[in-house]
Amino acid sequence: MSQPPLLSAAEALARILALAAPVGVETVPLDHAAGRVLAAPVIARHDQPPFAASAMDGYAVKAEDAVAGAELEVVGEVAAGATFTPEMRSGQAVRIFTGAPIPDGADTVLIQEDAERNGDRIRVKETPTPGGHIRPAGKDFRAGARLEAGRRLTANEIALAASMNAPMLEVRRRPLVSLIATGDELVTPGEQPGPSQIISSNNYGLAAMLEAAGAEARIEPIARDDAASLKAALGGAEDADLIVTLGGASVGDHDLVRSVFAEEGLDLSFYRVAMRPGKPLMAGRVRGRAMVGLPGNPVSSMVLGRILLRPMIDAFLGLDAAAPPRVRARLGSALPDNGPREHYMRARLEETPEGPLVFPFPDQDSSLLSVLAAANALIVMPPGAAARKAGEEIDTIRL
Ligand SMILES: Nc1nc2c(c(=O)[nH]1)N[C@H]1C(S)=C(S)[C@@H](COP(=O)(O)OP(=O)(O)OC[C@H]3O[C@@H](n4cnc5c(N)ncnc54)[C@H](O)[C@@H]3O)O[C@H]1N2
Ligand code: MOO
Repeated sequence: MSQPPLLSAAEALARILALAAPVGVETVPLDHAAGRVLAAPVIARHDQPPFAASAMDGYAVKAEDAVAGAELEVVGEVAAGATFTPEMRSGQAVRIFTGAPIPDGADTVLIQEDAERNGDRIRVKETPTPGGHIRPAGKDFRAGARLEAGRRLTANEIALAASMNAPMLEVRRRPLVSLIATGDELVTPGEQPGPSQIISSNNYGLAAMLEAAGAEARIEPIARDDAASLKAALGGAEDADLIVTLGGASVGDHDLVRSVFAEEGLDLSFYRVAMRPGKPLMAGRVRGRAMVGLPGNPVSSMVLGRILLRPMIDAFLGLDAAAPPRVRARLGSALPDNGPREHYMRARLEETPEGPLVFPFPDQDSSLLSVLAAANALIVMPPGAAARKAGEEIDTIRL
């Protein structure tokens, strides 16, 4: 039976992103907002600082008075959080501390290292720069300043939002991803596998990857290789924004995901991509939800997660979604020519004074999680590429 030509990785990504619409918004307190995607701008309600403030410990003075050798009378004191109300007059100084408001009449802060204190008088040892050591009102930001929506909030931005007096932030809800591992051979970590069974791994790896990308991942009970079990799993996943199946995607008699989901109304966007690993990938919509069917080989599903699902989470979060960036690196060892699929090869990338140097692992079997765990990069061999010699440059993706 003839098969349609395989979709390119770039086209598969475009089709997958088209399945993801931005999720709704929720309000969270500042201390739960790190890493969340801001969905409405934060707008400052006040100037910061709200008043001209001293940047140093010393004396508030008038610049015209404060020349080296002059003596001034200390008429009061103002600390951070306090106010000195009377207007300061010529010949006077006010003891001031960092963060305190500058008294009316003062225009300069003389740092205490440049003053000699004798009772209620000071002598100016060093003429200060006029206007020095004062932070004018609004120096940091003005009322109305904005932290714009559409960004993953960093620690620095959380501090800025707090300073803008926003105790609660509107953020995108975390897209809920339901992960359904399929296969009679699978047991959950911690269980005792039977003689022909293995431990289910890639659902855990993907949950970790997608949570780090901002999703909420839910690991569903393992579905068995029968229609009833797969249908029950689909029923349990219907509240998710994205349903991901793992395994059962290929051509074997027990690879039932496509046919069973088709019976459940799957509107298939594509099946099979020119990627290695990852050829038997499918995606579409089922019961109003986005669905991605990943191949079962653990490395295949983790690589597809990195290349396709992480950008998809960005799209659910309303962010610009793009393929992972590629970095050129020199090959540390030769590579054979490539077949018709874009090959994502597990590799070790080292920084050297001559630039990044990348070493492909000798065994690229898509079942080898020990190799994937040791890798910190993927080499991307284009479809049909000729063999490469050590020292030639090639695209890599950092893991
Ligand atoms: N005749 C052909 N056979 C296969 C083809 C093909 O084109 N023609 N494609 C191969 C490729 S490429 C891949 S990738 C796999 C994908 O197959 P499935 O998606 O149907 O995956 P399974 O058969 O269910 O599993 C494959 C492999 O991975 C193990 N597995 C599955 N799920 C998990 C899990 N959650 N944790 C750990 N390991 C898992 C499973 O035991 C199998 O060993 O098909 C090739 N075959
Ligand atoms: O595509 Mo399979 O993922 O090569 O092992």
